[in-house]
Amino acid sequence: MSQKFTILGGGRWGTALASHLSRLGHEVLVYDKNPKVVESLNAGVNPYLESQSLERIASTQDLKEAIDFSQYLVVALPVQAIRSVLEKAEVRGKVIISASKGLEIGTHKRVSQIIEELSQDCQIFCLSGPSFAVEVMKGLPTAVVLAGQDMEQAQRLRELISSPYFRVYLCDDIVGVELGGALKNVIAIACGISDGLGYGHNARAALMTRGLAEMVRIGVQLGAKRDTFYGLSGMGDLFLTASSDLSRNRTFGYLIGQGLSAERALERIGQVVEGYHTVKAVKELSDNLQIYAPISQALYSLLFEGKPLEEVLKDLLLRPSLSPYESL
Ligand SMILES: NC(=O)C1=CN([C@@H]2O[C@H](COP(=O)(O)OP(=O)(O)OC[C@H]3O[C@@H](n4cnc5c(N)ncnc54)[C@H](O)[C@@H]3O)[C@@H](O)[C@H]2O)C=CC1
Ligand SMILES: O=C(CO)COP(=O)(O)O
Repeated sequence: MSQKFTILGGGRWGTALASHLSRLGHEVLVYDKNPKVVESLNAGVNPYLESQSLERIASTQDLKEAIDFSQYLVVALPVQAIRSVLEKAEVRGKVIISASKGLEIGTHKRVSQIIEELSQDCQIFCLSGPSFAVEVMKGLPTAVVLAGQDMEQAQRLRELISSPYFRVYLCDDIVGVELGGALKNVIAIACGISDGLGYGHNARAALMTRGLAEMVRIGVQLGAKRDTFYGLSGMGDLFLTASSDLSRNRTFGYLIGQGLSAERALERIGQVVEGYHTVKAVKELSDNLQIYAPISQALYSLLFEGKPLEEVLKDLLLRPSLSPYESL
């Protein structure tokens, strides 16, 4: 059955999801603050890849119009922008899907927690997993996971948003699914640095594996189920992001490994690099809760404390191993 969907954020992911939902026959309205994005979408031009055809997607800069448009709300904004947008909106009685991946700096909140704080009487779900926007836009096969508490509503949502090329699995562990999507970006940055330095495949595989162990340690301490991290939103998205040139997080790390400063690398990419902010939140969280997170801590000292890369690497590689936690 055709439904109306509002998408907050007309970036690459918001546009890909809007295009996917619109191809499924749903009526979609995209909200973005950038007039050029809004104009392009309304004209049926992909704002990010002009050579790629895109059906006309209704778009607006008017937040109230977007919120009033539908009962289903998809949040596809950069995580650090979500609070300021929702503070301006009156969101009540909606079914909300968070599609953003990261933690809020300062509060360390997951996206569903920010949404919960700033909305009333809403049912909140999280959509995550290995899903580059550009491939979803092309209709290439993709599998994602939809997490939430109300499994009946999740099932209804799955029926609305699935297609043979967009396979949706369900999960009742929203904490784990959100953290999987947020934390894999941090590890992808580390893998990018390793690749940028030319450290080779062995080093990247080691970082991915130890990085997954770090994600599990942090996640379990924060209330997630361990097994969730071995699914699409943990290991699945980590494989994708840490090993592909399409990833902004990996590319950010790669450029740093090649000698660029964090500021120059962010500038060069010119798109949201969620892991950069999430590193900060994870550092604070792991300090507060005394979670053993050597990779995230090393990235923090590199990105935010100005520690030279060689020293960071020496500390990481020479740190004593076989701590009781390392086998996790
Ligand atoms: N691009 C991808 O392949 C995927 C991205 N994601 C997640 O989706 C989220 C968004 O990422 P992208 O769409 O790729 O980012 P993007 O960098 O392509 O676009 C971000 C969009 O948000 C808009 N925006 C920023 N601040 C705003 C504000 N205050 N009010 C209104 N609009 C605002 C910008 O104008 C821009 O159009 C991130 O959390 C990312 O991790 C998740 C899965 C796949
Ligand atoms: O989350 C993503 C794919 O699942 C996108 O990753 P990047 O933000 O690193 O490009």
